[in-house]
Amino acid sequence: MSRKKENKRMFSKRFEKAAFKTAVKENVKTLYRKTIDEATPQQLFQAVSYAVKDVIIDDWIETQKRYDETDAKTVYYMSMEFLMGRALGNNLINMTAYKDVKEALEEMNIDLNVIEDEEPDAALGNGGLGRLAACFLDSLATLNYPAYGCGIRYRYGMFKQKIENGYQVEVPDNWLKEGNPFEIRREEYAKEVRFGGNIRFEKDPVTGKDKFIQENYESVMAVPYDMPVVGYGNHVVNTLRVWDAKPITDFKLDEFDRGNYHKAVEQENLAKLIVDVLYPNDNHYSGKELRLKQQYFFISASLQALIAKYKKKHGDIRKLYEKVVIQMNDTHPTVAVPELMRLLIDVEGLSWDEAWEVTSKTCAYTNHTIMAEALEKWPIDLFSKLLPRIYQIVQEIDRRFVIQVRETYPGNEEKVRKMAILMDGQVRMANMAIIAGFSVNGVAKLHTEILEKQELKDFYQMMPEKFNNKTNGITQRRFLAHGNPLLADWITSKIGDGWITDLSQISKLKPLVEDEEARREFMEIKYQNKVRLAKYIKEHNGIDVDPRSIFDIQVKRLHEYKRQLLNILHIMYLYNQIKEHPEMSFYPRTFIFGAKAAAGYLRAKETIKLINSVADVVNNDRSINGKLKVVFIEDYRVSNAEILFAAADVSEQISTASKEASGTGNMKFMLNGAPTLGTMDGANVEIVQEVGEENAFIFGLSSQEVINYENNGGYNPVDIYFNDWEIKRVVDQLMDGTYSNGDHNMYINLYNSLLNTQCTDRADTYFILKDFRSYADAQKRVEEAYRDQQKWSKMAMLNTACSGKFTSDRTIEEYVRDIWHLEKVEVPSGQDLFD
Ligand SMILES: Cc1ncc(COP(=O)(O)O)c(C=O)c1O
Repeated sequence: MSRKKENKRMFSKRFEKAAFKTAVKENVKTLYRKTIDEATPQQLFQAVSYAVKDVIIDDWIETQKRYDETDAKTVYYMSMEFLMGRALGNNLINMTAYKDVKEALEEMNIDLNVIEDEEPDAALGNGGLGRLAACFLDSLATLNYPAYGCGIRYRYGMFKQKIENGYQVEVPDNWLKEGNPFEIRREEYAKEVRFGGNIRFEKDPVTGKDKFIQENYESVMAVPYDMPVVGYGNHVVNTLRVWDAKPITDFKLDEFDRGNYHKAVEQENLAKLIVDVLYPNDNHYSGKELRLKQQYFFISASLQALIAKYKKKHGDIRKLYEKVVIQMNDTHPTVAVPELMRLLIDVEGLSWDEAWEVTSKTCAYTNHTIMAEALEKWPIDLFSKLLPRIYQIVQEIDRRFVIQVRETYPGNEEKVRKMAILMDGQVRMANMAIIAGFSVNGVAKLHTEILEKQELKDFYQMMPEKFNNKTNGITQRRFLAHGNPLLADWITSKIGDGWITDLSQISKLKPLVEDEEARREFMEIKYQNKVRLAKYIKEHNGIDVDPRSIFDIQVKRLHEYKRQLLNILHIMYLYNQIKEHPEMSFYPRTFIFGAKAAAGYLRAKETIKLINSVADVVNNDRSINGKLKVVFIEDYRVSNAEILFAAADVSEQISTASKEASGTGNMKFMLNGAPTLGTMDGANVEIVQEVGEENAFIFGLSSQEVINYENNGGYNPVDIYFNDWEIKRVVDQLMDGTYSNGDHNMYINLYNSLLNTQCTDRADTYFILKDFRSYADAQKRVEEAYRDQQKWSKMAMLNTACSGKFTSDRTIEEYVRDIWHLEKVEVPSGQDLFD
């Protein structure tokens, strides 16, 4: 870097406190006609955010200018979900201005934490998949890579969860109610997206080329909103582009006839509906037409926009892949494949082969699950009616691929049956993504292995060069620097702040594990974080929890495969033991849950009710002297997740082995010094590899054992039920009224899922009873380890010290090296902070 540039960069770190305070005051005045003292906390949040955005804008402009000048290749990360959480605090961290702003606000009698709490989470996602997309954007910007996130600006994000009488109640998340200070509407980039109708075919009389004309369609305008994605300390600002819909307004309604009027109303309704709400299913395909509309809507708009941008600079669309790479986050955006083909053939005039060359060199696919119920398979009827031209293209992709399969495996129709896109009246989106994409990746070593050896075996055999692994990661900027400031400062005091952009440096903490004073400090910070969480629990749940007890936390979406039921059944078992043997030594435990259930997912909702009912009974039983507490955190989301990870002693990662593709919550707990209590599933395997099995609590069937059982018709839980009276007692307590005020039916679906007295599917498909004893043993080991505080503090610290691999910076560098092939772009400072 030149000396001049370096000076500029250093100078830009100077925070102009006076200028910032003036900006906030001015904003309060112009936005609300108020003084600082009169403004509400929400108004102060807005005023502060606009002041921050002012600075971001200059870097944003400068970044985009640099990208343009350097003509750098860009990744477009296509995702139905971006679980961003709050922006203000994270932006300040990444601008390296958090402490300065906090101090400046304090001088104005404003508490930054209070202001931050005024910001609603941008909850445009369900869970791990959406949060991964958000972490990736943070890493891409921090690592100086040109990138766009492309998604949908849902008017209602993930529903807010209220707990009423122990049951989950879903409340709409009107997150845009007060306005989003960080977004910018880009009307000038609006694109039309068409649905339905029919396709008329004609030959162009001049060129003689085939033309496909869509008629009688409905259409909407897609209007983008851009949100800044601030890199850490490097002045890079990338863009998250989310699409809103508005009706097409060029009807002449003053001279309207009935037909037009109806069409106008229909298009208005379509526009309203299409971006109205995020489907709240995690790892589960819902098959709804509106969902497919959402997918095509944001994909078509994003592709039109990226092609327009590319053409403005380059002209020759045949070389698109040299400057653009499209990463499809799961199958949700895979309609990008035929849509890109359509745009290249029908609009750009390329031949099929030319279009295929471009498409198959531009698109890459990430697989997120092997669970059958999560794989998208659209009924052909629905698909072809909604997207008639796209369906024609899918048919042609399929026809050509099937020929290839038959050539490769003559006479083997089983291969065609397994790999074709169109089969049994369905469009299989994963197959299309694999066939068209140049890269197929799993999200943890074990997951990729299972894909290659089992689920996608046929594809792997035919095209092994496409397959690769990219173990997920998380951003330490949000989940340590912002979420756990005490630990972040302590780490910086010990090893410097290099870890913020190079997490491998966190291994420098390893020698300190032998330093008793360092361990004491580490545990004191954990204690302070537990006090912070205890305060949150008191405020939100009205429950007193003792920060000296073991904080054992399971927070994630509620799903049978994640086995919250195993956790709560084990708590019921512990409670029975404590009641029966009051003299038994038992280290006080606080079990903390947080989980949203998809609105229609009955067993998941029953599990929430069960957790809350057990909490009621246990927390109010004075005879156990507070040895056991159970807490259900309402409305688990990114903002309270940050508080939970920081305060955890034990990280519950107890999915049925083979079911959790990676997990990312597991990494956040590890980073914050919580050993994993888990199965050898997903990225847990790699966590254990990094930290050593002796610093985790591993239990349960292996993925191979689970798969073997599954291939042989499952196992019989009834044997366990009748041979282990303690397990039987716990299962019976689901039905005997202990946790339901005498209602014998409240948990009948859970009971049946375990023993299959009524269900049509197999019993205990998630091996809860099978793994129960092994889990209980592991929990005993946790307790013993915790009693030895010296030993525990070493384990906890080692988890933090060994978490370097799990930064999303590492993941992104691997995507860049193996799939995207991007170049870093340096950006000079656009403006001195608040100067
Ligand atoms: C709010 C939120 N939801 C869901 C997840 C995913 O959690 P898990 O990987 O445990 O399923 C995370 C963490 O990654 C998160 O922060």
